[in-house]
Amino acid sequence: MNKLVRSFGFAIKGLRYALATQQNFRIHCVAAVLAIGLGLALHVSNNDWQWIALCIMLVLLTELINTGIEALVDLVSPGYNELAGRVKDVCAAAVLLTAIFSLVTGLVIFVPKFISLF
Ligand SMILES: Nc1ncnc2c1ncn2[C@@H]1O[C@H](COP(=O)(O)OP(=O)(O)OP(=O)(O)O)[C@@H](O)[C@H]1O
Repeated sequence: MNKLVRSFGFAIKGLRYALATQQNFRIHCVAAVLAIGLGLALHVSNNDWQWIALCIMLVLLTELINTGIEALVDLVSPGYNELAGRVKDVCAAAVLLTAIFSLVTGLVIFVPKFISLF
C-alpha cells in the first residue's frame, strides 16, 4: 500500500512538473476545461462525450510523453546534436497531430450544436 501511495506521489510530481514548465500543457489543460464546459452547456450525447474524453486524454498523454522524452534527450545530449533535435521534432509532431485531431473532432461536435442554437 505504501508503495502504491509513493508511486501516486511520483505521478503527481510529474504532473506538477509538466504544469510548471510546459506552456503547451497548460494551454491544453485550459482547452480541456473549455471543452468539458461546452459539452455540459450544450448537452452533448454520451457518444460525443466519449470522443471528447478520448481527445483530451490523447492530447494530454502525448504532451506528457513529449515532456518526458525532452527531459531524457536533454540528459543524454545536452549539447547540439542533429539526432537529438530530430527526436524532439518527431515528438512535437506527435503532439501537433493529436491537437489537430482534437480540434477537428471538437469542430465536428460543437459547430452543428452552435448552428442549431440560432
Ligand atoms: N540538443 C539539441 N540538438 C539539436 N537540436 C535541438 C536540441 N534541443 C532542441 N533542439 C531543437 O530545438 C527545438 C526546440 O527544442 P526545445 O527543447 O526548446 O523544445 P521546446 O520548444 O521546449 O518544446 P516544447 O514547447 O514542446 O516544450 C527541437 O524541436 C529541436 O528542433
